[in-house]
Amino acid sequence: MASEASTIAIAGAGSIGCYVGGCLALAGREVVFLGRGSVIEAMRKSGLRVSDLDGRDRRLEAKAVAATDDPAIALHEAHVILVTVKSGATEEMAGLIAAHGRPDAVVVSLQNGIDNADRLRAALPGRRVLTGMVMFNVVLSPDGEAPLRAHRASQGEVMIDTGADGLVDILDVDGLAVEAHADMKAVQWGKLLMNLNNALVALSDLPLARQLADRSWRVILAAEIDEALAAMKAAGIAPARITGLPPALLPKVLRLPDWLFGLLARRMLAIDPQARSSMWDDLKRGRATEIDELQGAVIRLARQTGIPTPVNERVAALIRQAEAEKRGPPKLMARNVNGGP
Ligand SMILES: NC(=O)C1=CN([C@@H]2O[C@H](COP(=O)(O)OP(=O)(O)OC[C@H]3O[C@@H](n4cnc5c(N)ncnc54)[C@H](OP(=O)(O)O)[C@@H]3O)[C@@H](O)[C@H]2O)C=CC1
Ligand SMILES: CC(C)(CO)C(=O)C(=O)O
Repeated sequence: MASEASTIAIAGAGSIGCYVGGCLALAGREVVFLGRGSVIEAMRKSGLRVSDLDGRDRRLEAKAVAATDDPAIALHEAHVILVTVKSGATEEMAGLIAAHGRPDAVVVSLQNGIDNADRLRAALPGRRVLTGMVMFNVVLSPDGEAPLRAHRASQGEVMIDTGADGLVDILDVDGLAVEAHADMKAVQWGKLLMNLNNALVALSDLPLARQLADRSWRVILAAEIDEALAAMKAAGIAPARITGLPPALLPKVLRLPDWLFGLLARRMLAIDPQARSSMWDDLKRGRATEIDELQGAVIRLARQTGIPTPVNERVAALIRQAEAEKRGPPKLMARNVNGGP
């Protein structure tokens, strides 16, 4: 059973890992960050700043941060391992956990997409792997800002599977609201609907608040969600309510005129002006995106049930093109995504 004395490893210290681990360390939990390159160097040199749009702005001095790029050091004593790598690195991280982690450690995936926890489970037979989901956006400061800053740029909680004794209590700390949920598959599908916007933010290069305030982008998101909901319905999947609105109402609300959307979607628009999306980060840094786990999951599900997904396919193709070109977010207009010049 996890307790306040448990050691928590952050397996992949990037945006989510630094924010979640930072809040936990500030609350007095024993935290070890496993990461790479400039992130680990920055934390070792100047510690970590953890802030949020509610006005918290806190600092962990370098001596209070245990940060390493050595998986043996990070994982061997951990009772709880929070997996915060992008989906493309899930199997690699599972291999490190298998090699260096305690067999009785509880492993929690805090990743977007539908199948990361299942993939961890498959690669870690006999170990306890739970599904988690992060509902908020985190902006990690650009290379060179000292101290490194992880800023929670929107509202929301972390949800994890019910039934993990004591885990919610040790993870639910100031700045990090954690709740148990009995049906994490439904949560994953519900969150996926929101994550279909990650690609649109990445293609537009607009901050999330500005992109969502523009109906020409919202109607594309609404069309992606229509396709996803049709595929889920045909497959018998009922996505959980994530945004405060029932999933079936989302496309209708997104298609409202800007002034009415602004009034009705106040919670959705309570976003720091810096917030974008994790896929925008990937294009910006020239890394592989999670397009196969997001739009790709919708397209695969739809194919099983004969539902057409032209909008998700077009968006996925544009992201793959931007990934291959490695010139960062392509700054498209909504009409370009719709097939116009
Ligand atoms: N960012 C956000 O606001 C949100 C993200 N999410 C989800 O959370 C998950 C994590 O996203 P995010 O925090 O943005 O991802 P990041 O890319 O910012 O962080 C992951 C970090 O893990 C590091 N890493 C990868 N493999 C290893 C390894 N073998 N050993 C050590 N370090 C490693 C990466 O290093 P390197 O860069 O060198 O590969 C990177 O720094 C994703 O599934 C994402 O979709 C969910 C909600 C919001
Ligand atoms: C919070 C949200 C939906 C958008 O920032 C996200 O999950 C992401 O960026 O991956």
